[in-house]
Amino acid sequence: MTEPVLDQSRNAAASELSAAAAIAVDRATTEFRRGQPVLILGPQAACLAAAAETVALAGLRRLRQAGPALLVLTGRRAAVLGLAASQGVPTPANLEAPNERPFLVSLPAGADAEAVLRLADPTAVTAALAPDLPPPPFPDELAAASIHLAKLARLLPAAVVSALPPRSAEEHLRMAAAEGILAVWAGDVAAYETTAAVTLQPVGEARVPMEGAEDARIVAFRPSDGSTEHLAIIIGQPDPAKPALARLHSECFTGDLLGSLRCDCGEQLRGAIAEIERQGGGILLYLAQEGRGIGLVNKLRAYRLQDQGADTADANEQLGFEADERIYLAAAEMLRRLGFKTVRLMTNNPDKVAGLERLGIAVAERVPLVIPANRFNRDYLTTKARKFGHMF
Ligand SMILES: Nc1nc2c(ncn2[C@@H]2O[C@H](COP(=O)(O)OP(=O)(O)OP(=O)(O)O)[C@@H](O)[C@H]2O)c(=O)[nH]1
Ligand SMILES: [Zn+2]
Repeated sequence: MTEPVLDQSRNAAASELSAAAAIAVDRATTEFRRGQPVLILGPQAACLAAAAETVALAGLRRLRQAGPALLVLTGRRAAVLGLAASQGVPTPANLEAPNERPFLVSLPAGADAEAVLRLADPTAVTAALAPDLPPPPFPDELAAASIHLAKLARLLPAAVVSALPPRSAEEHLRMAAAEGILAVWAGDVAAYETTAAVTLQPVGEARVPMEGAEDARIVAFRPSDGSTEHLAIIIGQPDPAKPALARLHSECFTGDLLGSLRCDCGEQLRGAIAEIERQGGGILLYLAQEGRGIGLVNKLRAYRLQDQGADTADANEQLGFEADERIYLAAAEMLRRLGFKTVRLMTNNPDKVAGLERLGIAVAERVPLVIPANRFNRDYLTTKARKFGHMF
């Protein structure tokens, strides 16, 4: 049987094209995590932006020097707060409709960092501040980029922004450089995930015999942003010329490592490894997309909302996320690099099948992976079937 060969040929061109832009987005993401303002440039306008979750007094003060501060929420979060109707986006009754459009709220002059966080975070203890003023017009592209940066930073999907007076990009960049403020183009933020996926680099490989699957090796792929590596766990010697048995497993710290009973992840992970071994080999991709792509901290927030009665999809939406934020670009790219163009996909999730196929990996067959429910995850599994279309 042929050993899968790493194909690095696509890599060089993609990374050379986008290195500078990707670095700017990486840095802006880190600034968001630190609560620092960032300059976001669009084709016609520019703004200063900071993450709602981390912005502190100094950051808010700097934003307000430029002009009135606005809070950017996702349409979903605005709908949950009952604010959406005025900007023509869905109200809570029709939250099922995907709604990516950013929603702007004027922040009263006295609103401090606490008030900003309360508007962004449904798990905050105190009631949200009622925003009173209609917001001035603000370019959608800049608002969307600010939300996107917050998501990339794995923070709550909300930002504080302030429009800058019309100037040339060079003048904005000079101002930012003089103050040590990082700058990023809105278009680069939008294109970032695609770039990060095609610039994945295989950075390490080793044989790792596992209990029940002794002929196994791990290949680590690092995204160009230097964030957490995705791992390909290759069991046996799958033949790239035939459809390989493959599992896409999204990281779940609580289930995979701690054995949390709130979900089925830990048992699915071990069950998939056992089944791949039983069928004579295949690939398990361990994808760094914790909490269906919202990150561990936001997943813990979602768990709190679920303890108050929301289901797993509603909880994401109350936080301002889509019910599932995952994209499978990195997964498709890793399969391609390992030489697998067709797979037998082990999943119950129709989105994974469709997602991979859209990205050019053929799914010859869906192989079910069903784990019996326990008393803590029964509702979670029922919701997966009812709202995400899981086939159990
Ligand atoms: N946001 C959020 N994420 C959750 C919750 N419970 C589990 N997860 C995450 O959901 C992901 C589970 O992914 P997968 O094992 O790929 O499961 P799946 O999408 O149901 O698809 P299949 O198992 O392939 O059928 C992991 O990233 C978990 O961390 C939850 O209540 N909220
Ligand atoms: Zn889990």
